[in-house]
Amino acid sequence: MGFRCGIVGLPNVGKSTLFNALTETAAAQAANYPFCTIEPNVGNVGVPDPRLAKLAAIAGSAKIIETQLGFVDIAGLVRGASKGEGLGNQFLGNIREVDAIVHVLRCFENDDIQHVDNRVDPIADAETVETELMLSDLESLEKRVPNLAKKGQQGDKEAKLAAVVLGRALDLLRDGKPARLTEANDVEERRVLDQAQLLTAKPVLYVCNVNEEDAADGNALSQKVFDKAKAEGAQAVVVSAAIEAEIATMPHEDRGEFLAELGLVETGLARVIRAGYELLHLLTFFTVGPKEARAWTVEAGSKAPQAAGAIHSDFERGFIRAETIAFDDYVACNGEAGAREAGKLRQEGKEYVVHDGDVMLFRFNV
Ligand SMILES: Nc1ncnc2c1ncn2[C@@H]1O[C@H](COP(=O)(O)OP(=O)(O)OP(=O)(O)O)[C@@H](O)[C@H]1O
Ligand SMILES: [Mg+2]
Repeated sequence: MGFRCGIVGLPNVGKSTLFNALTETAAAQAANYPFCTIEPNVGNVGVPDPRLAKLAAIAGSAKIIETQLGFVDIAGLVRGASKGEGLGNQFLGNIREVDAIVHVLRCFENDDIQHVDNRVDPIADAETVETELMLSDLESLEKRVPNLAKKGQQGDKEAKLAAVVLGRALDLLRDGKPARLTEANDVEERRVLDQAQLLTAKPVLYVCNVNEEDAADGNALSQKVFDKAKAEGAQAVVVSAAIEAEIATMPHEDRGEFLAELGLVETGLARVIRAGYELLHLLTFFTVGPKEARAWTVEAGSKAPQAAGAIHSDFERGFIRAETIAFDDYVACNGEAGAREAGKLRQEGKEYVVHDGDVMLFRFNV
């Protein structure tokens, strides 16, 4: 599948530190100077899901396998990036390839860590980055829309529609607004926008990178980011990347106590991963057996054969039906046999739209 979140922001704000914590590695070089990262670092991260342990306990599964979400640690953007400043074109190209943006904002004071603009102001930082993304989209659409319109006049219907829809995005961008606010009246129009690969059409999660002492409750700076996110209908989370990176190197059994000392119930990373998952409109279904309890990812709205295809293309090609039990029913009936007896095991066909938490067994024939 490979859904990917790009970690984006100004230089030296903690992107690689966050990436290392997420991937529990030191794969990305994190250091106290701007433009430490040039080539993107790519890693897959298990999506924590407490339902897996419950399913495994009931079915006596030997192993738990989480579903994966990709993260890409991208180089820092600076003012002028859309004009090629600081290898801007290359970095913007890296952002174009991801499905969603995790925008890291520096919300910590620390005189030892250099800020490219010599000030700590997450709202201004966010605007700097967003402006570059908007300028890049603006420039691209100013070339594309007239070309599409011309083709439309020559009778190309697809181009005609694209010119109309992308024309709306262009108007927004000229107004200083992101393409994500573009209206789509139907599926066709939505597809035009999805395929246009606009940077500012991608969903955004703001990550407020705070000091250790603010990891639990945030601070005045992160509050400003939350207000901004709320106004935009976007999500935000508070994380101390430095602390998370430290936790990620600790043995699992020691982490709970350390988190409790910081006043945290779970790692900030768990929240980042979950929020990233929601951002992409993904949902989870399960396969459960004695060998393993496993979570899988599909896009919301996917039908049963597509879910089968997430496991193996043969399952999709030869799809017959999916024996399906809702997670709550599976737990309430203490497993498959009980669910079957209680009439909670449903035989679902090709048109079944998968629900989050479905426990599925695919019948197929190839
Ligand atoms: N919450 C935090 N508190 C204090 N220091 C932090 C925090 N998060 C990151 N740092 C420090 O900030 C510095 C820059 O971090 P990092 O290399 O992760 O930034 P980056 O955004 O990846 O930078 P670049 O764009 O140059 O690749 C490092 O010295 C790191 O330890
Ligand atoms: Mg970096």
